[in-house]
Amino acid sequence: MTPFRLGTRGSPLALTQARMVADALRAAHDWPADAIETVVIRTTGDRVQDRPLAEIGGKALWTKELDRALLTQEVDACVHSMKDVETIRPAAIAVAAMLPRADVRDRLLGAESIEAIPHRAVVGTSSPRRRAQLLHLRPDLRVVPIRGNVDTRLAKLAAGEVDATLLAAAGLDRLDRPTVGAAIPTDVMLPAPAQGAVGVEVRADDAHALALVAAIDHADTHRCVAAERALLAGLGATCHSPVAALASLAGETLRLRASLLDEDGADEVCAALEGTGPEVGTELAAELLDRAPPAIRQLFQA
Ligand SMILES: NCc1[nH]cc(CCC(=O)O)c1CC(=O)O
Repeated sequence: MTPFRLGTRGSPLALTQARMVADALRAAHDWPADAIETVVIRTTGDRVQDRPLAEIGGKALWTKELDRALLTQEVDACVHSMKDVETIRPAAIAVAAMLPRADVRDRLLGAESIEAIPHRAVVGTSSPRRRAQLLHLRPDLRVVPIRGNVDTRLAKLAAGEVDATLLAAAGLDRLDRPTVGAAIPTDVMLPAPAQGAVGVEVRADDAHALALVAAIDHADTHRCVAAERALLAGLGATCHSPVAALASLAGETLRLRASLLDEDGADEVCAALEGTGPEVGTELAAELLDRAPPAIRQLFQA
């Protein structure tokens, strides 16, 4: 049997997530170890490490090369952090599965809590959302861009380049650092849409791959992330837009919470809405844009 080829980026986190997907596929189909071949694809985002992502082109940096490998049939499926996948995807590509979502929270490194960060301290983050949320809570802080993988960032913190930084708990946990940093409750800091979710994409016309991968889909995660992504689409959000959102399920009811901020966190609009599917995201986006002051609305393209 020819192996099923799984495309992934080459960062330690990406490789771990690809291994999780490969393990799930092997378990679901009772496949031997060599039934899956992992193909590492280098992306622009991996090459350019010295500038903020938003500046060099945003989310497509992580997906463009993987999309090409998928569409040219170099691989049969691609593994992504759903947080890094653009809102609008090529019609020829479909999300076939999501793994069960990990811890959705951000973790703060360098202080026990956001209140405990020293006055006027320097916090490293290149995320417009984290920057705006931090400044909203602590206008005294100085936020500076920081990039690189988890190890690089921990080294910059240890070297005193920054006093504190924020990282996704999901990434730290998957890289076996479950004790690093303090988790920020979601009612203090709502995470990025799709944070903690790993997705697997296939060619939309490849019914065979679609069926194989759909066998590992975690339906609740998929529903929640689809609603969060519908919100982003409704907002016309880009990688520059400070937006936070989190969906949760209570039985069949899907509850979506979201927040939009301006770049410096001076203004924030929050809202929540319940429903059953991705239309909740579309409706909540309209409500938020309607209520947003001009300083926030101008950051969205809708
Ligand atoms: N933007 C980079 C990125 N993409 C996914 C994760 C972590 C894993 C996840 O959220 O699923 C991270 C690192 C971070 O934000 O700290």
